[in-house]
Amino acid sequence: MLFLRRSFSYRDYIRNFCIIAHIDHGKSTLADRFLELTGTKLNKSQVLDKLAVERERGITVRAQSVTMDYAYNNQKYLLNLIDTPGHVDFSYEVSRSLKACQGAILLVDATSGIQAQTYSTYFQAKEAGLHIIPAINKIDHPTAMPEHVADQLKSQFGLENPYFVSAATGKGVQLLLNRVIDVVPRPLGVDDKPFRGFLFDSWFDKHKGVVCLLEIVDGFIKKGDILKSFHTKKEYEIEELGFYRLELEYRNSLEGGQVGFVVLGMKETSEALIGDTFYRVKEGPVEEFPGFKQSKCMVYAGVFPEDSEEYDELSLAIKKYQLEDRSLIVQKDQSTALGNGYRCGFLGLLHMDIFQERIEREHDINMIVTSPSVPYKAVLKTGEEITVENPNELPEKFKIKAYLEPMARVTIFLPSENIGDMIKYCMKKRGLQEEMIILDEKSTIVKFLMPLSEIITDFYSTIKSMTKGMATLDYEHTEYIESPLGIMTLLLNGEKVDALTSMVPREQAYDRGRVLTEKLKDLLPGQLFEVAIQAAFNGKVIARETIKAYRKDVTAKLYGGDQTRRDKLLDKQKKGKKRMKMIGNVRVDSGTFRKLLKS
Ligand SMILES: Nc1nc2c(ncn2[C@@H]2O[C@H](COP(=O)(O)OP(=O)(O)OP(=O)(O)O)[C@@H](O)[C@H]2O)c(=O)[nH]1
Repeated sequence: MLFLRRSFSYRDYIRNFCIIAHIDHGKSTLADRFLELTGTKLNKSQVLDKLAVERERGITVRAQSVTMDYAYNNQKYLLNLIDTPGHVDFSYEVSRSLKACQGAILLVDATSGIQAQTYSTYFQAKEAGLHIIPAINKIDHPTAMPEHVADQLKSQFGLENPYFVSAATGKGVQLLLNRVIDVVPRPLGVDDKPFRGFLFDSWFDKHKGVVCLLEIVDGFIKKGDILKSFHTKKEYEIEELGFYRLELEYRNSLEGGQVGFVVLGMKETSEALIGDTFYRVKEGPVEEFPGFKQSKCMVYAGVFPEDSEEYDELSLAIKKYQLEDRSLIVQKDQSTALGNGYRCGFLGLLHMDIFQERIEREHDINMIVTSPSVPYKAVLKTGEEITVENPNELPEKFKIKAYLEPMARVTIFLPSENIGDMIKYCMKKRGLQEEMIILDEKSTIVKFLMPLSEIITDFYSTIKSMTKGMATLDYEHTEYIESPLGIMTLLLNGEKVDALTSMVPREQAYDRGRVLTEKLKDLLPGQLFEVAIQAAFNGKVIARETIKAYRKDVTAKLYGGDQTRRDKLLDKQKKGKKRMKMIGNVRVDSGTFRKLLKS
């Protein structure tokens, strides 16, 4: 048996590749064409985009890789199209997906040319050592400029002879797939070494639990083998394995170079660490695959039910969601203003939006999500460094020596005519310009090092409107640096509104304090007493607004007569009261927070 395995290697006829592209350049459409061409396609459109949220937004969030058969030059090949998530929130997963490939198709839209994400994914793929095949898509489109984009590819990346394709009509797609076989190297690894597998994706299946996608780098595995995770040290028996061809295709074994699914009886996706190394227990540990990291949450927010009576339902919904989402971090939280809830950690803003939309849609619960914040760090006078996930939990000010904040390297593509305004705006957002690349006479790419907290606000929508929708953005997380931050608190008649505490750079404190107090004055419902709204920075009041006392009698209009209407109105008011919270002696309804946090 061993001799047979040595004399013939499956990996000669396997190609593991991915498509990298800027959002909307046609990655899913091209993948669809490949599925069609190889007879893999089911009767669904864009099957690689799975979540409803993804479909609605037209973006790919989760990697979903697929195995296809393809006959070329009288030889049968096994093609593994490794799909990469298209958003920076999942950049670690992208880097692991790339590690499972030897080649990448760099797909660029012929109507818009190289964009921010084209730029960043190209360098990521190059760094991963992949063979890159340039392809220009949408050549059927009336405004396509394929030659111009070809010039860009040559001048920016030194890539020549791109493939001209239309994923929509199928033109050129077969030639492109043939090229993948011709130039993408066979998978690395050694057949007759002990098994070593690379976990690069997983998902949760209602019936099977966690399904892992593994690349069999060395050796082979079969059903019943006992595997061990390098990083969690947990052992599992292989219950089922096989190829993922949009449906599970069961096999008895997976051979070297193949990519397939493995069901290991894991109960929660958090056990399936992306980038983990697996080996067979009886053969003992193998060398781990380098570059393993635990994915880190870069955005934190409080999550509360709008109606405090829905707390139990919210808890259940979050628990259920967590089974499927390995990256979400959840801790119990309590706020005087918003009651019982949770403090959640997300990979980024998109991840947070997906969470919110799914909970609200699938469980019909209205939530209040507090303003997102990044994980700052505080260096204590003792030298200890702590991560600040919730600014309300910081130690007293006198114990803190300095604050650190996470930075991001931002790549912005934009029309050259907007470059002056863009630089001014990025500097206002505390950005440091690092590089400027002139793409052609019309477009430019600029790179800035910028605090992450500045990007997770309205940064993207502002640069979009500044450039009539032309700018595109990509960023990666980088290091922490020391920063002059402080704590901003909001007070209602002297009582702290904990849901609104935030970390703010000193230079922005006055502006933010003023805006917050003014907004809150507009939004607060009528009060029976005079209310002072104050913003304090590091304990010192820096802005103040006052609401005059006002008495509201909802039934005043209904003189005498109509008892039913009167009852109805009082009933409505009673329900409204349930949603009212008291902060000191001030009535605040949850709608106020919702509006304030949204604005
Ligand atoms: N005219 C034309 N339109 C295309 C072509 N390929 C894709 N499109 C359209 O371009 C839009 C984006 O295509 P997708 O395949 O969803 O783009 P994507 O790159 O997968 O986007 P993400 O999932 O966000 O990464 C869709 O409206 C497609 O119908 C093409 O060859 N020609």
